[in-house]
Amino acid sequence: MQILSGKEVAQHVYDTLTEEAEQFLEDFGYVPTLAVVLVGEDPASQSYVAGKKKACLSLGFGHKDYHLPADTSQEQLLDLIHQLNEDSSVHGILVQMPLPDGLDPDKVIQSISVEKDVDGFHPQSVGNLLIGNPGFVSCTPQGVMEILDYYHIATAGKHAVIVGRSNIVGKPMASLLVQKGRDATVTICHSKTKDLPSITRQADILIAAIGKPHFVTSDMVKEGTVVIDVGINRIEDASRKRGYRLVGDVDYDQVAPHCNAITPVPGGVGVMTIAMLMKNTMQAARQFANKEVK
Ligand SMILES: Nc1nc2c(c(=O)[nH]1)N[C@@H](CN(C=O)c1ccc(C(=O)N[C@@H](CCC(=O)O)C(=O)O)cc1)CN2
Repeated sequence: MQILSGKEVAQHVYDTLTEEAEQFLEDFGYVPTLAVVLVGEDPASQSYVAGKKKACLSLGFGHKDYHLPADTSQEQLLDLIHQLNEDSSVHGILVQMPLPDGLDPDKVIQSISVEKDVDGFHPQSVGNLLIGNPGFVSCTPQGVMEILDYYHIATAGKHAVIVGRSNIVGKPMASLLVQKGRDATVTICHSKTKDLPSITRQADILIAAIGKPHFVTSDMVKEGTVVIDVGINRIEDASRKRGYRLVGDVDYDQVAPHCNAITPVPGGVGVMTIAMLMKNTMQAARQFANKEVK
């Protein structure tokens, strides 16, 4: 059984991006710059936003931080995004999710300029992915593809079963896997799927993205399958300094012995999310620079 280390793949991505960022600065005289907007005080969001800043600094990218109070109005948030859309020194914009109650995530996402939508959440980016046009792809599913590529796990002709139909992971994951060149046969399962284990047991590649700790158990996988665990669940653990530990949607100890390959949690898909965000920011800066040159 092979452990698919997101940490190792992310490091490879960062090494490549470091060189690309140096070259970009030499070519254009400025650095790719990301604006990160956080609304409210959610501790997990604060830690993800801190991770994004750290990644920008380590790559030599520019970084602009906007931390707004939880009672920020929709109008105030949209005003800030509008300013960032107009700011030519900003190449990528992201608003950390989830937003506090009272703010409409769909309206917020739609207000981000498609050229700066490094999260790949904008409906136009999602549409581009669906029809196979170039555009930004949501970071977590893109990270899964990067892991599969790095470990030379072929998808063509394989049955990929995705458990979870979120707009951020499940649906874009299906679009990526079914694309020409990837050529997987894809099944998406969800809370209303009947006899889920009978379907997950057909998977050559099983992707768990439900957000329920230890949901996938050994009776749900066939021998020799590849398991990709997208879940990052905090469960209470008084023995840990921070009072919790992270577990995936897969019961790793039960399932791993039956797999050909599996991603761990932590250190698997999660760490790819920020690496892919940096890759998208590099791409956004490049597109901006190429437009300027024309
Ligand atoms: N605007 C966005 N909001 C959210 C996204 C997103 O892609 N864009 N994804 C998630 C959170 N997320 C990034 O924002 C994220 C999740 C997980 C990790 C990560 O590095 N996980 C590590 C563990 C980190 C820890 O110790 O807590 C791992 O899995 O090993 C980074 C970023 C929701 N919101």
